[in-house]
Amino acid sequence: MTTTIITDVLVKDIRFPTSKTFDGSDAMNPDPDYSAAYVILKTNHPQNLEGHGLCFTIGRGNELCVAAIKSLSTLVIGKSLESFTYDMGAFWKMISGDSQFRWLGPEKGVIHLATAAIVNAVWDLYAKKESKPLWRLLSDMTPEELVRCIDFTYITDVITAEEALIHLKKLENSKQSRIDKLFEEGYPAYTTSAGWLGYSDDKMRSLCREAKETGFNHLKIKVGSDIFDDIRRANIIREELGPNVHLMMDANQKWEVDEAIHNMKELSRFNPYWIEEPTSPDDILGHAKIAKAVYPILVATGEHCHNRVMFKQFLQANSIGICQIDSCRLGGVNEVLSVLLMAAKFNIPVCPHAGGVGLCEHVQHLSMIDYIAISGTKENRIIEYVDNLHEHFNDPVIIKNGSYMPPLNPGYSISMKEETLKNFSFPDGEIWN
Ligand SMILES: C[C@H](O)[C@@H](O)CC(=O)C(=O)O
Ligand SMILES: [Mg+2]
Repeated sequence: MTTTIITDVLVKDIRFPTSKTFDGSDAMNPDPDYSAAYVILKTNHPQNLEGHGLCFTIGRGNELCVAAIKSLSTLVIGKSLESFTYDMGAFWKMISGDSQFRWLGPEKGVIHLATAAIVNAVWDLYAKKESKPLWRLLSDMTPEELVRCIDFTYITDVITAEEALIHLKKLENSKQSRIDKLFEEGYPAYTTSAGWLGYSDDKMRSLCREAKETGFNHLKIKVGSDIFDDIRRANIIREELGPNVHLMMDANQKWEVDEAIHNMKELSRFNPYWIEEPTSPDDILGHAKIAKAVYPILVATGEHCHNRVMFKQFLQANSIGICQIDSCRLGGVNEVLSVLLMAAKFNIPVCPHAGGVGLCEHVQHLSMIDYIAISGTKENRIIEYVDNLHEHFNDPVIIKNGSYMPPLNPGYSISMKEETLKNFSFPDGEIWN
């Protein structure tokens, strides 16, 4: 067997001027430029295999992630892929637990975003080396192998490696039937594309119609600007969608705890399925108070939940009815697996966050492995879909009838096209001049 040495790490600052069209806008983030700190692991592999990964930001500050990735890359350059894949849990601990870098987090902020980019790039390389899409690489693992990918540090009071193994073994023999179902039906999605806050009423109406016509049964809108405007916009959306389409609302952290409760009482007439990020993403007990007060509307959060320990507490405190893992905010695939396991234990559906560039491409793999091997169900689970920037990827997501279809190409579907990496490079790319 040849040894694949990581010979170099290239890091790029890629930005898309999405603020010009208000794509991705919400009450807290009115002018996002969807951006990626983008990593390429170069190798000595005879077929020039590369591992690609990224972390997502919304523009200014992307250069901080680039710098952090460059610093962390010293931990992988000159090492072999096989020395990592031999024990992926140990690899994750090495990257996230470096005795000096760790001070910058630990496991949060810019350093953890950089961890995600590098960890995901290693998984991409691993899957490409095995000629499998990532979800398939993971679903072909035995329960023992999957458990070995996870760092259980700080979560053993909720789940241990032994308990995880017992759980995964129960689902092992039926994995193939769920893989067959994925190929038949795909994995259901919801769209956020109609509901960005900066869109005009006319644009919102026509995108709602389009979403319905293309098979989406669930749609998310942004709230949190001004309650009267939220009510006005929700009215328009319900007019277009009718009563049967599921409607989700996202406040992007705009409200105080009591304000969230008050506003959701007002908005409950539109029958929302969930309220997302009603308040500060760090306020675990605040979320619990809101969840209790607004039930049966569910509280969802996770796109700013930076590590497994935070998720553990959200679950322990009954703070969330929906767990929204983020592929590039948690420290990559390994940490995501630990959260999927905890969510399965608490019987809380995982509906990943994907509003960003490349996040849809990532999370489809994660929901699929959740279904195949971890929760074993698609019930009440939907993956976010945003109709932005997919044309920049070599292996973009495929949506049919409102569902994600399983990706077939080797890797983590995250490689951007060469010309995109050139033209959208910040600040020198053609687009920025
Ligand atoms: C700034 C991002 O577009 C954010 O609004 C995404 C988000 O909250 C979501 O997709 O959910
Ligand atoms: Mg959100």
